[in-house]
Amino acid sequence: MRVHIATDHAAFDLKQYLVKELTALGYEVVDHGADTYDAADDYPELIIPCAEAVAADPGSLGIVLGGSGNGEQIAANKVKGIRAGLAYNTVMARLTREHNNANVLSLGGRMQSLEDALDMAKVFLETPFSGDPRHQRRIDMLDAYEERQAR
Ligand SMILES: O=C(CO)[C@H](O)[C@H](O)COP(=O)(O)O
Repeated sequence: MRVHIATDHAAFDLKQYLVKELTALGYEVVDHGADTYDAADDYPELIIPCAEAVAADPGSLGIVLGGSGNGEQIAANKVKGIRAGLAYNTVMARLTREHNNANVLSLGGRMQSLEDALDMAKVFLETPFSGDPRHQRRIDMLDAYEERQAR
């Protein structure tokens, strides 16, 4: 599976760690930056291109990173076709796949250890959407809203 990943400065070390660990697990990781640590970089410029890559690559998933993950989730969700979920434990990472069919996971690099973040990323990538009609119905409502806005 292809995994698109991006971060701002606040989770730069976490991004480097996840690229290494997920690649070792066999994922095809596409690194959308930041390429170097720059304390003045701005997350929308890094996260939106990553989310656009997920939207343009059916079957892929994305991981966006920042200090808290809040702004990164917001940025990713601006992109048509993206459902980005924020996680702070593995239950959240699992639920955003099972209930929301999220195609992007947002994590805060300042919120947990590298190892705990990797656990959340693995759960997110390994968990399928439940396909339950009640969850699909709600996702369809969101898609319909997105379509109306795009007109
Ligand atoms: O998490 C984030 C956005 O939600 C950013 O990574 C965070 O705001 C960056 O903070 P600073 O510029 O103080 O390092």
